[in-house]
Amino acid sequence: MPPQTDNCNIQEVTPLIAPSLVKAEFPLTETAAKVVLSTRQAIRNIIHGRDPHRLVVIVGPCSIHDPEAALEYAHRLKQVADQTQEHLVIVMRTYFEKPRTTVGWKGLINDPHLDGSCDIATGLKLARSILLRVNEIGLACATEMLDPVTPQYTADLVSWAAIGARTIESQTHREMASGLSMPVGFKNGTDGRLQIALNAILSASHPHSFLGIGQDGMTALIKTSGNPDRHIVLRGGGGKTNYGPEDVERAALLMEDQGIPRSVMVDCSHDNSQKDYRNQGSVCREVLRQYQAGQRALMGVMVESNLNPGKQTWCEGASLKYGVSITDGCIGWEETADLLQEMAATVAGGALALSH
Ligand SMILES: O=C[C@H](O)[C@H](O)COP(=O)(O)O
Ligand SMILES: C=C(OP(=O)(O)O)C(=O)O
Repeated sequence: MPPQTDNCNIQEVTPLIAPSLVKAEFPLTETAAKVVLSTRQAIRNIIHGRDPHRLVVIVGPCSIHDPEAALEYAHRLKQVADQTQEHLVIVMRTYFEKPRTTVGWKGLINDPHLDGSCDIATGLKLARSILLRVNEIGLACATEMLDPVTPQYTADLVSWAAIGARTIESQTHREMASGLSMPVGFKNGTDGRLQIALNAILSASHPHSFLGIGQDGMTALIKTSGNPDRHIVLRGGGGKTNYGPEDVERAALLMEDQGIPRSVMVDCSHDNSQKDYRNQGSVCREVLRQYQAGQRALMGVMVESNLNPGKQTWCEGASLKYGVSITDGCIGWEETADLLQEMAATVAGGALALSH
């Protein structure tokens, strides 16, 4: 027998429940399917210029760590989404996977008990059950697709997806995006580079063949047809912001070749907020000002928001404050509700100006 040459650094391999079985436990409902399909279509109409009057708003916690707080947030957001639907397509950030700069808690799917036990089987079910409940309220969900296996468990409940700044250059993620069923926003890189996002957007529009898993959990050859519904997300980077008028115009010009008329979303958080959640409101207002001034390449904004403002440090065994982020700092609910109403009023004014 030759000596073992593989799995040298692997402690354990545990088979997981197949996607089809998790779906059988938490099946897609008529209501949820309607929310998903109508929201995806509304976002497509905005991106492709068929709806020139509304903005997409991806808003909600940086990460979900407490299902109860997430559902309370969803109920509150649903009310504002209904009040502002003429002007905004509001989609809740339901982020269950966190890409870390180095190490840290990697999200509710990876570690649902927040204790380092990494019970991913429970995490997948928990994420799906939260997505289902939020959709059942009538509110659409947005998430970052980080692990290429995860969409098989959750994608039928997701209306908008992000490819994040840390994975934008990865072929695996571009292939995955080419097969996703929902519109996808591509972040610029953490160093601020736009070109890698543009390359990703082009790559994801093409068909790809790659390794993945099927609904039965078996490894499979996946062939995709390419995703026509793509846009860029400006999130700043390398310590610099990129939400100013010149930045947005530059991104819009670079996106022209992709044939997508409304192709630019601004992430008001991350480097655009200089990693201080209190700056998100002013970033958002500057983007609204550009929209009001006629910048119609702008299709939406992203805001990190939670029930309560700020963030807290998670460590094993720590007692946590309710409704406060354990990843990036977020604006609190009162500020969020006011900002969303302000956005709706600005967009209403913009639509009026356009029709004269
Ligand atoms: O959006 C969340 C964070 O910015 C991202 O996951 C990176 O976090 P980290 O730099 O704290 O690891
Ligand atoms: C991690 C995120 O963003 P980015 O990829 O831009 O850092 C996020 O939006 O949660």
